[in-house]
Amino acid sequence: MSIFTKAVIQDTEPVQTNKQSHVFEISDLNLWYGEDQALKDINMDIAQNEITAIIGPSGCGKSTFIKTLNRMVEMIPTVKTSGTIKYNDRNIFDPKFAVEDLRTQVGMVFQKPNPFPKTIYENIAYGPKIHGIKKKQDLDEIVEKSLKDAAIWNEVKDRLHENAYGLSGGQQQRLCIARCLAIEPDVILMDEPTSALDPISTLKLEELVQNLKQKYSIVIVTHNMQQAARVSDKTAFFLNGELIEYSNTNKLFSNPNDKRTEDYITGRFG
Ligand SMILES: Nc1ncnc2c1ncn2[C@@H]1O[C@H](COP(=O)(O)OP(=O)(O)OP(=O)(O)O)[C@@H](O)[C@H]1O
Repeated sequence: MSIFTKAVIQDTEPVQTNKQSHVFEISDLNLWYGEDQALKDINMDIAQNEITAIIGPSGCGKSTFIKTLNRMVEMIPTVKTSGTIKYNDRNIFDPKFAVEDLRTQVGMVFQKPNPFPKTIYENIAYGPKIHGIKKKQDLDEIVEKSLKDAAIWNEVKDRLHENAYGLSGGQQQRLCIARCLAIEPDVILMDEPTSALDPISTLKLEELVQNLKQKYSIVIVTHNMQQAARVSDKTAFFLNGELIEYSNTNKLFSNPNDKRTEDYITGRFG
């Protein structure tokens, strides 16, 4: 049992085995930056314990979309939204849904690794401490478990009290994933998490992402179509703020329904 008090009530076990559970149900979502519309009538569900990839050319709204899922986009004052996003059956735009609770459940990993200028240990323990965990033994356990789950424990276990900036880029990104895991999210949003990494670190991170889906639901924005094809279960193709096509990854890449998807995946634009 979690040592965190879950602020959001989780779905009960699904009764119908062939009905897929969704963490997010997105209906008629529109988003504007001032007068400019960046997301247009998005309707899609995001499945539990799957990896959902968001692809599309630069400026099509991928980052805006995932930052809407944890309401991070609202940090920009000109942003307006309409429509609903249900997270486990609660509308995240409901004023009664505290944004801190949402972000505890829906963690995020960014394009560039962004560890705090602190030790490896402190990077992981920081979130749990803010959530009120004080006992050293509890924190030690969380630090070890999070680093193990993020597949970086063996590389850092003997240097936990060294500065995180001494790690390589790939290690820093896995540390950031461990930091995200330490507050026990339910969903992990990843905004181009490998774009700053070399090919070997990228493969390691992809392997990690695939292992994480046993416990978490993952939404990953990627510019790299091979990466989407390698790691994801479902893929959504965005163009000019619209969701053009959303289906099983194999289907989307082998037999897309829409000509625009086909043109994009075959490199005719973007
Ligand atoms: N802070 C902002 N203020 C105003 N417009 C913005 C802001 N952020 C993004 N936009 C605009 O919203 C649209 C979608 O941008 P977004 O960053 O979501 O696209 P993207 O698909 O993630 O692009 P990239 O692949 O280049 O990162 C673009 O037209 C962009 O210029």
